[in-house]
Amino acid sequence: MNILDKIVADKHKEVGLKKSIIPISQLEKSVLFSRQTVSLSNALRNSDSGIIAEHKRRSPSKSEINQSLNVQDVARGYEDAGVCGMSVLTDGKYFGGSLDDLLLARAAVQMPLLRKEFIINEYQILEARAHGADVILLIAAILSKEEIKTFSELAKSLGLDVLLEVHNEAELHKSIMPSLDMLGVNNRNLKTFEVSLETSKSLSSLIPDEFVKVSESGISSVEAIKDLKPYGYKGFLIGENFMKTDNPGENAKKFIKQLS
Ligand SMILES: O=C(O)c1ccccc1NCC(=O)[C@H](O)[C@H](O)COP(=O)(O)O
Repeated sequence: MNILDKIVADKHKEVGLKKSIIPISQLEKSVLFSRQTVSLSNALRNSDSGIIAEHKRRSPSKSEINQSLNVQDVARGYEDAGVCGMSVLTDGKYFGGSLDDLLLARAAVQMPLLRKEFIINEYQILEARAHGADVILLIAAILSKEEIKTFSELAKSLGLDVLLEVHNEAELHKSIMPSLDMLGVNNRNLKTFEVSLETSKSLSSLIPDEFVKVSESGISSVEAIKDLKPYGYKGFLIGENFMKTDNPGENAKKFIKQLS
């Protein structure tokens, strides 16, 4: 079994258990449910840098990245650096994240927040909204076309932006539909961990212009972004490169300065 299949199998067990502990009616009572969301896709359209900075403590490909930082300090640092939005990993077992991280980040900053999660059912989308997210990630590799449609339409009805992630042409063809805002090309093969920016380059011309194009993973230099921009990318999701330092916000600030 590859790592992605393992993560998804664990996610089915985890969400099944949680649903019986916190029913949807309870989630909908969150004060954050009525909060006005902010659009990441609009922020990216209007930005020169297009940076989406991630909070990532560890990962299956790199194990430890940074366990010592306070998520609110990281969030404030990223916002101060001028990023367009922040991605908050909420998976506990493989990434060391939690929904509390999302709540804490929400309390600290105003910028768009992405719930970075392996979404396999509607419950997690309501959970995202109830914990202050503005955007959800849907991963084409783990969802059917029908699921992508149902989940993205639910997200839109809740005021959330949708970032749909693909890694190859077949996933892209399966996924294109009007209820998506952003199409993200993951440069990391989630089954083998191999990373290549060529993935973003080769898929770019297949993404219709109405979607904001986002390049995800393995971006560690300003040069990489300068190289990807001519392919139409407006968003760049960066995790490890910022999080591996003691001060991710400061690192993001220097990065953005070098871009302009
Ligand atoms: O990062 C991993 O090792 C990973 C493994 C399996 C599934 C997902 C994984 N990462 C999620 C992400 O998409 C990245 O955290 C995100 O794109 C940032 O990537 P990076 O800048 O390379 O940290």
